[in-house]
Amino acid sequence: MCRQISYQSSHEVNLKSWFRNLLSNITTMAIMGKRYYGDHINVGDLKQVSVFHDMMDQVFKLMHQPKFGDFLPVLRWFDYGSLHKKLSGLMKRVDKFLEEVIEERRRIGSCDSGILVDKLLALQQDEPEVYTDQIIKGFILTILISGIETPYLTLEWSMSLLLNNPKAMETIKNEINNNVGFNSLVQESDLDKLSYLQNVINESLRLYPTLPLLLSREASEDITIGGYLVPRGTMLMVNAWAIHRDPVLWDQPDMFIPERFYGRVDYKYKMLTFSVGRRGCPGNNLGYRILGLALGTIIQLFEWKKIGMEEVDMTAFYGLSMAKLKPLVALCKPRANITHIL
Ligand code: HEM
Repeated sequence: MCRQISYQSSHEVNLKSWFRNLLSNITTMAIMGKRYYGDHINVGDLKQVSVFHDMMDQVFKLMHQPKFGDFLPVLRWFDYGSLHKKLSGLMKRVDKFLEEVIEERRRIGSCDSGILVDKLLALQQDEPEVYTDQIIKGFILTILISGIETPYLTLEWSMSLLLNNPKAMETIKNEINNNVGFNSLVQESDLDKLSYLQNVINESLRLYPTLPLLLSREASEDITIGGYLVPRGTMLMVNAWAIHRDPVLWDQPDMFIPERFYGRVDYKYKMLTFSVGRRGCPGNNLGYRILGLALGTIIQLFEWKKIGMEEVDMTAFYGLSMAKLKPLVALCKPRANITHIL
């Protein structure tokens, strides 16, 4: 993807779709060993690719449709917004797609490929009653949904913050120049040396947690929290967004100040972007690496500017996840002394 834009001079890039396609490719490479966006698509896969694009568009669209029945259960009787009908139609298509993926990996996969579906199929040989096709399909779908959206939305928020704060962008660029140089791309092993980049990522995750209310819970028994009785069966939501902007916990909570994270470890207890506990995000470490490598690479290779004089609009659209209302488009120019390494 970087190679594609490195051939052009200064031009506009829709970073929202760029980040979404990147995260889709990373995730599907890990799960099924193939990409569904960009140049490296086999002609034989074109039909499957178009099904995948259409299916994922629908999955994310329906995920964000308000589910009023969750708050007022009586509405479920009327299938308000025909959500149930749409979801069951979509799930039939998703199921068919995932069955084809599993069959394909059964034909061509191998257990030492490092591909997730191959690993699961190998486990199925040993414990068929545990690793049924149904379980494997559920597993793939969970990773597809969780592994794509939250990181790509975070990348979009981070780049928007950096475009509005060019000094921070410059600091990252200098940090990469000094620690990585001009002869290789940022590698996973470089990330520990790029502390300012990590601070920017943390500050973006604090200001714009992509699941602002995490995933809702239900009290499994009567419990008292902070002096309030929460009866069994109550739906509970944690407002991570409000905790991240609480002036008791953070100085100038609404300001973008990446330096606040220098030498601090206590923020780990105040930030809930990945949630905590048994149902906390299992992709936490991978997420940090993806964010570091993606941001580091595009800042290393290109000069980025916002379009026009106005600040990038940071208005959010609140669904289950928090996306930017207006997709981020920015001006991109390849850096002359570096694109030779692509
Ligand atoms: C910026 C990146 C990411 C953010 C901000 C993020 C955030 C979250 C949050 C808030 C939850 C809900 C946890 C809860 O309510 O307790 C979650 C769940 C989950 N995430 Fe992530 N995530 C990210 C990246 C990833 C990646 C890269 C993967 C895997 C490839 C992943 C896989 C999952 C899975 C499987 C769950 C469901 C866990 C469960 O229900 O037990 N996430 N994530």
